[in-house]
Formats: sequence, structure tokens, C-alpha cells
Amino acid sequence: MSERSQLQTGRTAAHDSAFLRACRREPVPHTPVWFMRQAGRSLPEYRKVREGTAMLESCMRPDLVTEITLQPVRRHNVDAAIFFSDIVVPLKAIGIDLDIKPGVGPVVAQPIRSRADLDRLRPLDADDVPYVTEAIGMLTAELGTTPLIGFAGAPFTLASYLVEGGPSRNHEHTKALMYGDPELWADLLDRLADITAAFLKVQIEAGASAVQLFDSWVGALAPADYRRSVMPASAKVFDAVAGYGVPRIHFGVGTGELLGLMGEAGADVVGVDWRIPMDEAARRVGPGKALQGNLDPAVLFAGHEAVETKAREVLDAAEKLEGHVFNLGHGVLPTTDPDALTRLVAYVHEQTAR
Ligand SMILES: Cc1c2[nH]c(c1CCC(=O)O)Cc1[nH]c(c(CCC(=O)O)c1C)Cc1[nH]c(c(CCC(=O)O)c1C)Cc1[nH]c(c(C)c1CCC(=O)O)C2
Repeated sequence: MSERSQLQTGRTAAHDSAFLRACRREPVPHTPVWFMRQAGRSLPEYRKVREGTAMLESCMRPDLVTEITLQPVRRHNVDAAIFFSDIVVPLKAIGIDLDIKPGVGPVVAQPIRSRADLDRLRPLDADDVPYVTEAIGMLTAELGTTPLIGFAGAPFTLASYLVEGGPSRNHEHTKALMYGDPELWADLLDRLADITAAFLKVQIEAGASAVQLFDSWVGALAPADYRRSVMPASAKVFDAVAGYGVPRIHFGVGTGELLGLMGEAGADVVGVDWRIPMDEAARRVGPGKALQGNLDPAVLFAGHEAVETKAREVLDAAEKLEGHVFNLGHGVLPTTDPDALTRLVAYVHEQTAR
């Protein structure tokens, strides 16, 4: 089979899946479920295959990426796979000196804070990430009718790591640049938008059925600043991949006040954290979009009865949505009992079977 027709087969196979139907706001056989960070340290089989291999190195090994991406699909019966990679992989691929430190997160050797630093952010193309194309080809062949979600970090969240030099609570250097040098800030975000769009295109062209833009830390901004200083770059990313017709999901943490704007930026599905009920989120996002969310990941530590009660509350609040993808309000916490996740998937499927 030619590469092209193989790709068509992969995406066609997943086309009528509950996950893609919910993203398109079509009727579903059951509410689809997947979890952010479903692959990773909560799974013993993940810890085993990752032994002795650094995080970024494992992202560049198609065999490992394929195995790790499939692990939660096999174990939990989730309705979608998410590509195993990291938001800093495209930055590493264009030559930024960075590493992912266990228990810390991405650390950048030389932060980007001046106009001269911008030159280090050169455009990305498919040849920079051959291991991504190869892994997605292997994955879509294995996944059959289960859709694969591709993803990237949004310009603001990537800028936050690049400008701070690592994870940050207050984002002070990032905000100093945004407020203090709006022109340099806009140029920085524009470059990151191009890199992000290119990284998403590689994944879609290789066979991803949907994409999620992670703007994890954007909840640190007031709506007016988001609209002026961040939304244009995120909108550029969504526009760049609009032509493929694959659903585009937009997620951030602490974004209750930003949900409307995040929808406006161009998403088909808006991700919601656990701080706001799904019906209220739907009012803020407005019609014409599906929502994804929003069980507090910490609920999974409370025992199965509490998990069911809280999951039922999410389903009740989401009952009138045009389309609902069940997820956590943020990623699976590393010490989560994987059996609690498996049972949660079964519970949502059983409660929503039509
Ligand atoms: C902010 C962010 C990052 N990376 C990501 C985000 C956005 C999502 C979010 O808001 O949580 C995105 C990401 N990172 C990873 C995935 C894989 C797919 C999945 O969701 O299953 C995804 C979607 C793997 C990973 N990315 C990372 C791990 C852990 C590394 C390991 O297992 O050794 C995994 C599985 C490392 C990483 N990378 C990053 C952090 C904060 C960390 C954690 C550091 C730590 O606590 O050790 C940056």
C-alpha cells in the first residue's frame, strides 16, 4: 500500500469513533474518554520500558514511542491514544539546548530574553523530526479504529519555558517581556506559532486524527492581556491546520475566565479544568463547540465510590452539551493507581451507553 493510501485508511478507520464523533458534535454510542498524561509514570509497564532511557531520548525512538502510546489504550480501554512526546520536542529539534529533568520539567540552558536570542528559534520542518513521522506511521497501523491525538505546546506556554529557563510559578520574566517589550514579545510568539503549526502539521500528515494545543500555563493571564498578547499567535496555529478538517482541541489550566477567548482563538473543542462546572463552561464558550473535561485528577485518590460520585457530577453537568469528551481537568498524577483509571473508563462508558 502506498504511504498516502495507508494514511487515508488509518484516518478513515477512526472516522466514526466515539471520540471523533463527539469532537464533531455528532451523536455518540457512549461518551468517549481519554486522559491527559494517560501514558507515563502511573503505569508500571511504562516505568519498565523507560528504565535507563532519558525522557527526550525516548521521544526520538519510534519503537518506544509506539509501545508507550499503546500501553494505556491496551490497559484502560480509552477511546483515544495521545502521541507520546513532549511540548519541548520541536524546540529541541531546532537546536535549542534544553533537557527534561525528572521531577522538575523542561530546563533551558540559555533563556530567550533579547532580540538577538530570537535567531535561535529557526523554523521547523518535517526533516527535523523524522522519528515523529515514523512513530505515527507505526501507531496508526496498530491502532485500527482508535484515533490518535497529536499535540503541541501553545506559543505562550512554550515562551514561558524559554524565557524563564524552566518551570515557573509566577512567570515573572515572561510577563516582564510581554508587558515591557510588546514588539519583541509579539515576534517571539509569532515564531513559536510557526514552529507549533509546523509540528502539528507533521503529526496530521503522518496520520493523527485530532490535535490538542496545550496552553497549560495561560491561566496566569487576565483576559485583556490574553486577547492582546497571546490570542493572535494561538489563532495563527489553529488557522494553519484548519484545512485538514481534523478536530482541534484547546486546553489550559485555571482558564475559567479565558474559556470564551480560547474558543474564539479557533478551537473545535475547548478543554476545561476542574475549577468550573461543565455547564457553566459551556455558557462561557458559547454554541458551536464541543467541550472536554473535567474530573479533578486528585479525585482518583479518594476511592472508587468517590470517583463514581464525582464522575457522575461531571456527566450530569455535561448532559446538555453539544459534544462532550470525558477527561480529567489536567494530567494523570504520577502516583495514581492505574486500576482507578481503568474502572473510571468502564464507569463512564456504562453510565452513558445509548
Ligand atoms: C507543560 C507540559 C510539559 N509537557 C506537556 C505539557 C502540557 C501538558 C500539561 O499541562 O501537563 C505535554 C506532554 N508531556 C508528555 C505527554 C505525553 C502524552 C500523554 O499525555 O500521555 C504530553 C501530552 C509526556 C511526558 N513529559 C514528561 C513526562 C515525565 C518524564 C518521565 O516519565 O520521566 C512525561 C511522561 C516530562 C515533563 N514535561 C513537561 C513537564 C511539566 C514534565 C514533568 C516533569 C516531571 O514531573 O518529571 C512539560
